[in-house]
Amino acid sequence: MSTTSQPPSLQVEGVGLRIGGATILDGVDLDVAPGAMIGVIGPNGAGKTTLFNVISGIMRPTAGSVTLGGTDITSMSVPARARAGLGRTFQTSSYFPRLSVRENVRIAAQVQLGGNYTLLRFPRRGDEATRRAEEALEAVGLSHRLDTPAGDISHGDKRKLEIATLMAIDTGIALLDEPMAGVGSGDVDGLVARIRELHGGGRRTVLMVEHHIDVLLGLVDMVAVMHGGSILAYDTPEQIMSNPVVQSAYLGNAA
Ligand SMILES: Nc1ncnc2c1ncn2[C@@H]1O[C@H](COP(=O)(O)OP(=O)(O)OP(=O)(O)O)[C@@H](O)[C@H]1O
Repeated sequence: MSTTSQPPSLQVEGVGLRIGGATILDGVDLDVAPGAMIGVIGPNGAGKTTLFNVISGIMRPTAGSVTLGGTDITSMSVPARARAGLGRTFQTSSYFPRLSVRENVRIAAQVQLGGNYTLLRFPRRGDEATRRAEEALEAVGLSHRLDTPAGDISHGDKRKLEIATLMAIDTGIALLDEPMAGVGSGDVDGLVARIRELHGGGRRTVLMVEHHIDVLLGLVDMVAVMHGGSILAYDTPEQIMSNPVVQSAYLGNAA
């Protein structure tokens, strides 16, 4: 599967977030090259999901800026960021449980293609949104579940469904928040393959929060380690593994 344009770079510069007197993010800098795959790790409460919320526009930072593909998106709305090619998944699976697997992906594609959330009961075969949905679902190995209600598929398949949704829309940059959370060990290899497929060897820029450190280190180009709302280290997996500060702050007592 391919995107229609080059993947964007992402620059997070001096991002801070204070809520009710508490500092949630503090001076976060992150420079992500176009087409890179980046892992974000850190202990519970380090600020990983909050950083994704700031990048995807769900939360507005109280300091600093976010630049996507050279455009300052700090004040851009969530829908505008989605139209700019920013897609994300959440820690908890998000889908319409009573719609079929195909319909879930098709609706996302349809909305991004300029349509609305109306779902005709018998969609015309071969329309663009359906074509994209079926192609993406084939890429993640869910062709045999097209007509199954999304609420009835396994947890691992729901994660694949989310990845298919990002593939079916023109996502230039994808944020995956714990894509392997709650997934059985038997499903991990399959999900890793799907994430590689989404990344497409650099056709998309991918950022991923993940607590499965061993799996993540084998996937990504660079790792950002967060601690107490700041970036403690940002380096290659090899350097991160041998960084004594990271070891003592996080890896030594990782879950
Ligand atoms: N809206 C909010 N209001 C107040 N505090 C918040 C808010 N959102 C997050 N926090 C706090 O900010 C800190 C960072 O939370 P965040 O969810 O970003 O951490 P995380 O690194 O993603 O953790 P986990 O690995 O457990 O998902 C936590 O202490 C959390 O309680």
